[in-house]
Amino acid sequence: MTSPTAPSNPGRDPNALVELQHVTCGYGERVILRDVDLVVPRGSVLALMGTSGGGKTTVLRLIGRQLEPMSGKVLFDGTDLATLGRDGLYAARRRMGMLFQFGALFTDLSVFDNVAFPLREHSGLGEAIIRDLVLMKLNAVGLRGARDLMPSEVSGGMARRVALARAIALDPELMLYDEPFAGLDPISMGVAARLIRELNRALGITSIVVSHDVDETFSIADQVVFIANGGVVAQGTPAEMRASEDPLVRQFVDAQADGPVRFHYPAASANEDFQVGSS
Ligand SMILES: Nc1ncnc2c1ncn2[C@@H]1O[C@H](COP(=O)(O)OP(=O)(O)OP(=O)(O)O)[C@@H](O)[C@H]1O
Repeated sequence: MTSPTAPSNPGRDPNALVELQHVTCGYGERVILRDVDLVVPRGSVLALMGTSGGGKTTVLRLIGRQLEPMSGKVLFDGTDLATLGRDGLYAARRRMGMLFQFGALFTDLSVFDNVAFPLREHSGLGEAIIRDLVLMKLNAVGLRGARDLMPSEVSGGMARRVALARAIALDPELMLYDEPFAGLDPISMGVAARLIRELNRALGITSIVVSHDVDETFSIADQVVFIANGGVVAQGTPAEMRASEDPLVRQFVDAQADGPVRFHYPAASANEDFQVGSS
């Protein structure tokens, strides 16, 4: 069956759950991304990496329509998000789960009640079904046994997994992760990475992961997209990125402090600032 919006979006990729077409966007007058094209295939894990401040989180905001493009289109399942009214947008957002940096839990609610929260707010289901769903989600992240703990009683890694269980409570088709590994120890990082990959497969979802952690992210991504200088500068599988000779990709993959991306924030020349050579 053809989507009713398909005719207005010629050239859309039927295999894409999310697609950016010639998107230019920014904040106020300031353009952050210029004429960006991006395809997120259904069922894949796509990593957004690149320079700090390059616009990775901005891409997530476009997909949730927390930010509108200045020009171009953001398609979700073939529908241009800009064409949706309030109810349509709300329905589209219901199909997306978001796990933002440090995905804060409600500190006065138990682990169980944190995961139950979106179900109680949005699903209209009875408590008996909600209980089963919450336990299933907690089971998926390995924390069924921690249901009665309070957030203050769980470790940082466990808290991140509870937040993940909460993010998948309403069975999203798309998961957006912003720095899911930030602040975790290496073991918890590995656990979180495997969980993202495993949930993607088991739940049949599509995931977009914004991250700086090359090893963890490369271990789970199907495609890596590097964003810098206002656009996509490189794209490919993790293996292709590791083999890339592009200096920008190399700087990032090898974690070099300096390279095409400058260590120093633009400044007057050191000679000028330190008045070297002036009498
Ligand atoms: N609400 C906002 N208003 C104005 N400027 C913003 C806003 N949010 C982000 N920016 C600017 O837009 C640029 C891109 O920000 P964004 O958060 O998308 O970058 P990022 O690639 O996710 O960076 P990081 O890896 O450091 O989190 C940055 O220069 C940032 O200062």
